[in-house]
Amino acid sequence: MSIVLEARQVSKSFGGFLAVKNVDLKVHEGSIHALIGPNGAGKTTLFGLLTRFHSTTSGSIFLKGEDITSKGPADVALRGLCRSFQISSIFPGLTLRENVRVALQRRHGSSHQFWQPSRVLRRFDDDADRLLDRVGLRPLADRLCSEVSYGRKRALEIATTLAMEPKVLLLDEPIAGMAAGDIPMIVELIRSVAKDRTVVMVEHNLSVVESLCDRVTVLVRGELMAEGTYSEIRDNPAVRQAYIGAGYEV
Ligand SMILES: Nc1ncnc2c1ncn2[C@@H]1O[C@H](COP(=O)(O)OP(=O)(O)OP(=O)(O)O)[C@@H](O)[C@H]1O
Repeated sequence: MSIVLEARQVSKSFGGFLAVKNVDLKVHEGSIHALIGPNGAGKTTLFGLLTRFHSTTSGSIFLKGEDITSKGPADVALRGLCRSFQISSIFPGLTLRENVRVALQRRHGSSHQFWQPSRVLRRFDDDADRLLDRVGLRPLADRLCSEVSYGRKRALEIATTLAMEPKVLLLDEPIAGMAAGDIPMIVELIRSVAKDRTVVMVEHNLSVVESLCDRVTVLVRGELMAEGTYSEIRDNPAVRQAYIGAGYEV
């Protein structure tokens, strides 16, 4: 299996504090790869480095073999590496369809053209409906985003990210804060969108990681502690100790 995304010895320092230290990461094409670790381990920072929202202090990032270390987030998104935009970038006063339409306009470089006649904007509606269908939200297309459940907002967030046509999709804690009843819906959605792309996810819920992920990378205090299948990771004494030491049940 080929490597689609790779970090080589990446580090990130915030004002002298090393949040990520010399981390190596290889993500196989077509896999679902989890980044796990106790709070403050550097998972979100590593995500920011991979997607170029953070500059690296040292080390290199490669996407499909191309060095993207000096590229910006918009550039790598156009190359197919996209992170979910989080609910904060969803517009509560717009309908679900309009939210996806804005994301499609962003993809096509016309999101700032608010002055366009609505009939021109509507050309995106068919694509928006297809994406809503993909995440099970098509029946709610005309509902205001503010009116739907948190779980559905997270599904919408995935739809708006799919609008960027990612080949590698990075999801930051996709089930965080979600009601238990909504979790199976998002788990199935991630499994489904991963059929034709690579997914990298930061996730605290280890049973979700176990059921979804082919590979797991464990970060502890900014450093790579272990990498392997979920069962290899689960049985690794150093990983268990790091989690127990941080107050987790394993
Ligand atoms: N912009 C920043 N400025 C200063 N320190 C930061 C910044 N971002 C993160 N850190 C620090 O870097 C360390 C790693 O943070 P990060 O958010 O990457 O961890 P995490 O593994 O994602 O944690 P969590 O699971 O709690 O979200 C933490 O000690 C955090 O306080």
